[in-house]
Amino acid sequence: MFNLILFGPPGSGKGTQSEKLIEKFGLKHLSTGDLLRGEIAAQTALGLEAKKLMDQGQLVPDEVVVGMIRSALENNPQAKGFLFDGFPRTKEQSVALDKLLSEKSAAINVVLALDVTEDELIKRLLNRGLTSGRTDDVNEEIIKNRIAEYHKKTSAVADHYKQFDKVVHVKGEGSVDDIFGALSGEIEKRNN
Ligand SMILES: Nc1ncnc2c1ncn2[C@@H]1O[C@H](COP(=O)(O)OP(=O)(O)O)[C@@H](O)[C@H]1O
Ligand SMILES: [Mg+2]
Repeated sequence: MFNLILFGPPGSGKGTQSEKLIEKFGLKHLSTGDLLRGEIAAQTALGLEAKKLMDQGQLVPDEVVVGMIRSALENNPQAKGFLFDGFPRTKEQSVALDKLLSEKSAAINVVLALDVTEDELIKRLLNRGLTSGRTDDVNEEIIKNRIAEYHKKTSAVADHYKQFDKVVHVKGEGSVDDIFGALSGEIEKRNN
């Protein structure tokens, strides 16, 4: 199995690049944001709880997202690898993910971190908000909350994987195709 985390702040291009990477490398895309938005659309109890937090730019509790990932791993026993997008978002989620993968005799092979300046993130998210229908994208204050949550809680995920020498930084500004080329090159170095 080859498992990768596509890491970076909100608006760094994880979703955009994930679509291209899963196609090229035959990985299963697991985006906790997409899974949660699916729960909201289906109006489940979990979705209704999650929406309140997401609309404030806050993280959903670790147990909830780890549970969704556990089910997704169980439901895809044949996958040749997973691309995690928007997960893990806390140190605790990282530890839980490593444990779930170790039960499958697997591990995270690489963390690809997209680097984008804060001004560019805000610009992209406000722009995405014009068409995405995402209620967390419309207001600059909520966007700033999300970026602050990222610095406060999610940057610990990179620190966790750095101790295993698994983090590679890639410039997340420039054309979508150039960034895709850089990410693909890093995967090819490790996936053979
Ligand atoms: N290389 C890029 N240059 C400019 N805009 C981009 C680039 N990659 C993605 N975007 C735009 O930025 C926004 C956020 O991208 P997205 O893939 O949804 O990020 P994330 O999943 O990390 O939040 C989207 O509106 C997307 O169209
Ligand atoms: Mg996304």
